[in-house]
Amino acid sequence: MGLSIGIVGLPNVGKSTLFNALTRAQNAESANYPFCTIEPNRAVVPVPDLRLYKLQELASSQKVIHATVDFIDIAGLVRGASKGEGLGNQFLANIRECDAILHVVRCFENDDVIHVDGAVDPIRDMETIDTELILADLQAAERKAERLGKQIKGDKRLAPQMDLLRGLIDHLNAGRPASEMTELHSDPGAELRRDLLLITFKPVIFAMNVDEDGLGEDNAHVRRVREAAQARAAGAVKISARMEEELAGLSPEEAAEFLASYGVQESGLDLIIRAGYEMLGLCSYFTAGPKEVRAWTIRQGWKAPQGAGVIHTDFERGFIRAEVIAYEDYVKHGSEAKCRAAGVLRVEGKEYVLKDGDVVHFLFNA
Ligand SMILES: Nc1ncnc2c1ncn2[C@@H]1O[C@H](COP(=O)(O)OP(=O)(O)OP(=O)(O)O)[C@@H](O)[C@H]1O
Ligand SMILES: [Mg+2]
Repeated sequence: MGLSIGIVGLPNVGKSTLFNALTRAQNAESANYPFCTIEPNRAVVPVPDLRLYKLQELASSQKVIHATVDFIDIAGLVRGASKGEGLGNQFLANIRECDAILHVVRCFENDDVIHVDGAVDPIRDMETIDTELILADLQAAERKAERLGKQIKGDKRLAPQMDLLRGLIDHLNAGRPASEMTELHSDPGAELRRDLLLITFKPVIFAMNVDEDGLGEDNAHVRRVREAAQARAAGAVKISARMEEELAGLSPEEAAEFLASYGVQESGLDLIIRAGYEMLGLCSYFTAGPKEVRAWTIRQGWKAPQGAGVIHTDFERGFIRAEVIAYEDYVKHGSEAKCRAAGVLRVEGKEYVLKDGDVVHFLFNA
């Protein structure tokens, strides 16, 4: 399973600048990971993880394959997008399949960059976008209610589903995101969630786009967005999209130096990816051999067979056992053979819960 993140925001807030930086990061690594097909609005970006290089060195692997995150860029949403204003509405469908939403808000002043609503005001901008996303979900919910209304005549068992749907429509009509509707988080809500792919049910990370001056101390815009994000349990990451674009063209060493000159340690892209992993409860385990060292993305709490299924469905179906070495043990002892000799290679069964950093070898029946 990969992680996919849809980028939304008003026009001219820096979405494409950020997306270009992501695309350049993608191209820089494209030799190193499998899915190189690139759609114009999709960037497949490697998840930075230095542990992979350490394992490569120890296992003398030919190559490293990172886990990846898909980013999807859409045209800026404007007020009325859900009613067909602007280009945004037709693109909203593109982000329904995403796992999380990256909401870019403008937190930089610059008279040369026009703001569609006149002045820079990230809180007002957030509300504009939220409203459009809520309206898009409302449309989806109303269409579903129409279909369900017809089906229900032949099948009364659908009544609870309809009640839930009506509740959702009222909730969205009141201007509230689907994520705040308690009933939707329950088991009976699962079907509706799967069916409608509600945008406002997805976790949100705010990317607060500042200029270079804003990277040090938080400016007033950033402080307001941080507060608002906290109040609704959303993530918030301060970035400079323009600087990320420059960074993406540099070697890792040059990039580190460049960041340090602004007093920053980690690139905005890395912060965004990490925030996404955290919000969705994801982690990685590794496979390591002479051909390749590779990171695989799973959800925290997954058991070994389910995690094996990420590599191949046969691995899940025919799962026998897993040989597991914790990353720290692998590094400490230096090789699989030495780990085995030292007794830190564990043989685990179906009930084993995979941990971040496990180096795993699966045994299975084909
Ligand atoms: N951090 C930043 N600091 C200063 N200027 C920036 C920053 N990020 C973006 N810009 C500038 O803002 C302008 C708009 O950026 P961009 O084209 O990325 O917006 P967008 O959100 O993709 O707009 P649209 O929705 O119309 O596609 C560009 O001129 C860009 O250089
Ligand atoms: Mg754009």
